[in-house]
Formats: sequence, C-alpha cells, structure tokens
Amino acid sequence: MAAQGGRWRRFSEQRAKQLQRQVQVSRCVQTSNHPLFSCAQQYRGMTGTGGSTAAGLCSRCHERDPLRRSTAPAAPQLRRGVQTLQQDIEALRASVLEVFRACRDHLQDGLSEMVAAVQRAQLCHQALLAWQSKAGHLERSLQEVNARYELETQKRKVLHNRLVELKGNIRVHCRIRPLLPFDKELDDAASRDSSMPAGVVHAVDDETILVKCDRPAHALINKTYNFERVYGPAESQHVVFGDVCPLLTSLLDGYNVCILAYGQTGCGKSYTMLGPHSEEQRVPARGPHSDLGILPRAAGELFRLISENPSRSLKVDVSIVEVYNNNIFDLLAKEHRTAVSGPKLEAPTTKAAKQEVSPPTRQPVHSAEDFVALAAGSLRLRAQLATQVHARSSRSHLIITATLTTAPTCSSPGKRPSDRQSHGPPLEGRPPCGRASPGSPGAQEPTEQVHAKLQLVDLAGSECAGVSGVTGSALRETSFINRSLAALADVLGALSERRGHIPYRNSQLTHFLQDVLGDAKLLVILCVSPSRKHVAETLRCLGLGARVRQVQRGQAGGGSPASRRPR
Ligand SMILES: Nc1ncnc2c1ncn2[C@@H]1O[C@H](COP(=O)(O)OP(=O)(O)OP(=O)(O)O)[C@@H](O)[C@H]1O
Repeated sequence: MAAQGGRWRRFSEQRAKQLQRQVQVSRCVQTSNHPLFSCAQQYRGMTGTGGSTAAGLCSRCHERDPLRRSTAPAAPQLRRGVQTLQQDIEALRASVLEVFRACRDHLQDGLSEMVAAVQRAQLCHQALLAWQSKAGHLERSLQEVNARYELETQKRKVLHNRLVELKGNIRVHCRIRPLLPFDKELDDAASRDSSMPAGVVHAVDDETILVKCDRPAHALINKTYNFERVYGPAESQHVVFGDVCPLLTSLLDGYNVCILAYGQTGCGKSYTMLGPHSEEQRVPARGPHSDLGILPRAAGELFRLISENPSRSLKVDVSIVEVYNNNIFDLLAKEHRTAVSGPKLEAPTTKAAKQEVSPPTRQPVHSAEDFVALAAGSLRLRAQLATQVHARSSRSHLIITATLTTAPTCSSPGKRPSDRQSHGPPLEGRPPCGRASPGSPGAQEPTEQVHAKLQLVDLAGSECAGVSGVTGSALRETSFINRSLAALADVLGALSERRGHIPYRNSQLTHFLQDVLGDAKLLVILCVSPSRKHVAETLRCLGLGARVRQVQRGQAGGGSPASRRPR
C-alpha cells in the first residue's frame, strides 16, 4: 500500500511539474501573444464595424431588390439586343469593306480605261490631222471641179436650149391609150365582128402614127401622121415624162413653158397630166407611184432643180383656174372652195385691157408635196359629169400655173418691170411688185422678178353629142367645150399661118392662154383612143396636131429679158 501511495505521490508530483511547465509555457505564450491579442482585439472591433457596414449594405441591397426584380426580365432582351447590334456592326463592317474593295476595283478599271481612251484620243487626233490635210486637198480640188462644173453647166444650158429650139418651140407628141373595157361596151354591133381588129390606131414607130380602119359602108381610112414623138398604148407615164423633163430645165433657165393635153373625151388627158385618179375624186396621186402623171413628176423635178442652185432663191407660186362654160373660175379662191365653181374672173392679158384684169389667187408652195396637195385640194372642185363615153368626164379646161419668181430686190425709182416681169396681173389686196406705191412716187420698193412660168393645161375633151349622149345643161357644156377647142384650133392655125391677127379673144380659154400660146415653149400632147368607134374624133385630133406642128414662131420668152438668154 505504501508502494502504491508512493507511486501516487510520484505521479502527482510529476503531474504537478507537468502542469507547472504548462502554466509557464502558457504564461510565456500569453506574454508573446499579447500584441497578437491586441491586434485580434482591433480586428474584432473592425470585424464588428465591417459586419455592421455589411449589414447596412445588405439592408440597402434588400432595398434595391424590387428594382432588380423589375429590371431582371428586360436584361436578357437587352443582352440579345446588344448581341444583334454587335452582329449588325460586324455585317456593316464587312459590307463597308466589300464596297470599299469594289470602289477600289472600279477606280482601277476606270483609270485603265481612261488611259486607254487618252491613247485612243491621241491616235484619233493624229488621224484627224491627217484627214484635215486630206480634206484641204479635197476642198481645193472640189473648188476646181465646181469651177469646171459651172463652166460646163453654162455650156450645157446653151446647148440644151439650142437643141430645144432646133426641135421647135412648139412640139406635138401623141399618146395612144390602151383599149379599155368601156371601149368594147361602146363598139357598135358591126364592129363586134371578131374578124375586125378592135384597135384602129397604131404607133408605127416613135414618130409615126397610123389610123387604119375599114368599116362596112365607109370609105377605107389608111392615114399616117408624124409627130415629134408617138407613144404606143404600152408606154409608161415614166417614158412620157422623160420627154417633158428637158422643158423643166428650160423653165429654170428662164423660159416660159406650157404643156397642154388635147383630145377627145375619155382618151387619157387627165391620166397623162395628173395620173390615175380615184373613182371618187379626180385628183393626182401623191407619194411614190409608178403611174404618177406629169403634174406630180414635174413638181418633184422643179423643186429638185431649184434645190440644186439654192443661191438663186427662186420662189414658186401656184394658181389654179378652170374655164367652164366660157367663164374662168379661180379654184384657189378661199371663199368658194366648197362650191363647184369659184368667183368669175376676166381673162388676164398683157395687152390694152390690162385694167380690167382680175388676177387668180397665187399661193406660194415650198415643196413638190405642197404643190401636189394644193392641186389635189382644188381639183375636187372641178366640174365633171358622167357621159356615155366617160363616166367621169371633165367639163372644164384646167389650167395650173406655177410662177417662178426671184427674191425681191430694190428697183431704181420710177422703173417698172415689164408686164411679163410682174407676171401679168398683181395679187389681190396689195400693190403689184416693182411698182412705186401711189403716195411715194420716188420711193424705192423691192421688186419681185418673174423668172418664168410653167403652165399645165388639161383641156376638157372634145366630144360628139350623139356619141356621148348628153342632153340639157350637159349639152350646153359640150357646146362650150367644143367652141373653145375650136377657138384654140383657130388660134394655133393663125399662128401657123403667121397671120397678122390672132383671134385670142374668141374664147376665154385662148384669151387666158394668150401669153403662153404666143411666147413659150409649148408641148401639145394629143391623147387619142385606139377604138374604132372614136375614129372620126381621132382623125380630127390628129389633124389639129398636124396643123400645130406647122407653127413657126420666134424664140420662146421667159420671165425677164435677161433670163430669156440662156445662161
Ligand atoms: N395610158 C393609159 N393607161 C391606162 N389607163 C388609161 C390610160 N389613159 C387613160 N386611161 C384610163 O382611161 C380612162 C379615161 O381617161 P381620162 O380620165 O384621163 O380621160 P380624159 O381624156 O381626161 O377624159 P375627159 O376629157 O372626159 O375628162 C381613165 O379611167 C384612165 O385611167
């Protein structure tokens, strides 16, 4: 037991020593940790302050919760918006880049094109210089050619007009129209004998016409006539105009020209002068047409010739009249355009009865189309009638006059152009060109010089009343037509016999044509039917033509003494 107690005592002592050591250690630790403790104290204090601050912040966070909660749903949307914006910015950047690259490429292309263009321009410039020098050479040679041409033109004019004069200032051509269906209808029973030829008039050659007709109970007819030109039934309008054309050259050279179609009714005068006409209206065809008559072709040629020499500045005025029942009607008179006849006129003349003259309306035309349109408009007013010979027989003589004048120039005081120069009668409503006005005898006025006149005359057809079957007023018309044609034949006969007195005043027709018949290049185109039925009229017509051929006159005249001389 004692041992045990010793052990306890020893153990207790050891234990006490241990505890004492631990107390010492803890005291040492306590001493060395004191600053730490004080620091810890400070931190604890700070932690306390931070905790309260955190608590404050927490409470403020809690205060902002409603705001956070309200904005929270918009946040993803905003985020998506931002993402979209970023994508757009990316795309924009990419396209700007692309545009930039394209612009750069274009600029480079443009630049290289510009360089090429400049090179080409340089080449062109060099070529231009070469051409300019060539043009200079050509211009000089053109001037030489022009000078030679002018010289040759003068020679040609002299030769041309000498040739026309040698051929005669009155020429007679004869045209045989083809047999037409209505010829057969007209033929009498005897002539329907199939052994007899339907046509009795033949063109033997270019200058000879033969009428050969053997009818029962009639003497045999076998006659030939010679004219400057004979056209067979198959000859075209183009060929006929080919022989008329040189007269237009003479017209431009200053000669008056008259082309006159003469013949029996229905034998092709209007066809020759105006061309084929519609069934409704007897008007010349317009535009390109192989059957165009002399009027549209002459109008075209006239303006072509004028355009060849614009420096002359020739002006064309047209007047259109018809002689109906021995009265002259102005088909261009405005106030009577719709009536069959215009106001009655006295025939203009250059002789003593000058004061009585009432001039026809003169309308300026500036092209062939104007000319033909004007004629077409006025021809609708021309008198016509259906007869047994011709369904659209003209009952009047038609006279279309184209007056060529030169531009007005100042005349010396008191100087008056001749009657011919002032183109016969003055235009209505103003004093005649070239005459001093009454109040200023010494005043200089521009004068309009008549260069030359072209007259196209489509005569009414001679007819036998028995054959045409007309009665009443139509018979009266026929009598006027035949009388005026007889007067024309008398005038031409008197001219051919060089009689002292020419009976111009026996009819308005010859009175109106007086200037031309006495003093112009006159072409008479005899139009004849080939039909046996009309052989008597055909022989009369050819007889007149043969008489006209005898006419020998002096030189044809023109618009002015100067212009009469071939230039
Ligand atoms: N050379 C021709 N070729 C074809 N047809 C023609 C020819 N000549 C005349 N004709 C025709 O004959 C008919 C009579 O001709 P046109 O009207 O020209 O006669 P005209 O002599 O003027 O008659 P009128 O004096 O009665 O007016 C017309 O239908 C015309 O088309």
